[in-house]
Amino acid sequence: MIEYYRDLIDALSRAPVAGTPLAAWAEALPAQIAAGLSERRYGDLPQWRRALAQLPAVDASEVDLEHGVSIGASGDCDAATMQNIERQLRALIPWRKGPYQVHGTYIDTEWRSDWKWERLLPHIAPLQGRLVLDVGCGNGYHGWRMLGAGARRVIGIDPSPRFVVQFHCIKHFVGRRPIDVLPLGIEQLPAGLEAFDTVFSMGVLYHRRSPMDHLRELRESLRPGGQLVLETLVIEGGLGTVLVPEGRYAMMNNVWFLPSCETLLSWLRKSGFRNPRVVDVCVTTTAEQRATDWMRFHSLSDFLDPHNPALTAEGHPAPTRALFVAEV
Ligand SMILES: Nc1ncnc2c1ncn2[C@@H]1O[C@H](C[S@+](CC[C@H]([NH3+])C(=O)[O-])CC(=O)[O-])[C@@H](O)[C@H]1O
Repeated sequence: MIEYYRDLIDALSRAPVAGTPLAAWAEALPAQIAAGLSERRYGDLPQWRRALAQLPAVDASEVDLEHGVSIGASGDCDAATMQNIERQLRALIPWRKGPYQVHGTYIDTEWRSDWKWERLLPHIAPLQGRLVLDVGCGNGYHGWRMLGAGARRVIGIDPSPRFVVQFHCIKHFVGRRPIDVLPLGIEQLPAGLEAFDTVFSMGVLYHRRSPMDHLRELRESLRPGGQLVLETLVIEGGLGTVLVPEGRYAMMNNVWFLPSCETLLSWLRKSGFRNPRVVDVCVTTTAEQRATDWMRFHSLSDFLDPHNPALTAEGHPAPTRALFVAEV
């Protein structure tokens, strides 16, 4: 699928970045993309790629990335084309991040990712003209909103090939724009890029076994003066409070560190970030994360204690997410 990334690789290799770590990364990218989308590693990938290849071409139409991610409108293509669009998009179920509107098909995703976007937008440096990295971007929903907010270029990274193909399905309809989702984990990002004006890490830190290394990797990817936007699960408590669930947390078995806000602020300072601050704290509701027709597995309501929704099924505090902003 390297052909999907030609624009990005060209942009990263060209002046004024020639000779920088960003340009060196462009050379490594084809091999990284091939490994991240290897059909030998991911058995379902051929089926997802077939769905992508079978998406019909629809004449360019209105695209709104500012108020949501909405492409065209219901009735702007014939009924058979609309049915085909829905059929191919459904081949990529589960859709977790969204929602999307694509020529009359409403992808009602597990998450109302637009709510998180609305919570954070008033608190971050305006994205106009900025080069942005979104770590753990899922299918790229927030990346589209970053572009809609004026970002010069958005690079998302996520190791899940299903989400990467979902992104390409949306891009198929939006058309050529300076946004990409690469099939990579943060650990594959070259050290010391110092390239991005804004770096987002949302919903990733608690999945990392070493949160301090994650913060270092994020800091090293930012240019001096750049801004970090970090969102993660937190617990109540003061400096030093942190929960490391021994077993699962809300049915997830890859959850490591859930700090209090004070604790994470001190980790950010220790990692070299300037002026870290908490801009939002929000208990996740079953209106924001729920099973839908496009994500039919269990969701938040199944992960909570049925007798006390303030607790997870394991008896931990129920998911509360905090948003942090800091500069380097
Ligand atoms: N090593 C890794 N490197 C990068 N990404 C990873 C890694 N491991 C897992 N992921 C990816 O991180 C994402 C976490 S979801 C947040 C999505 C979006 N940011 C959101 O804020 O809605 C969690 C949530 O739902 O909160 C998934 O897409 C993983 O594939």
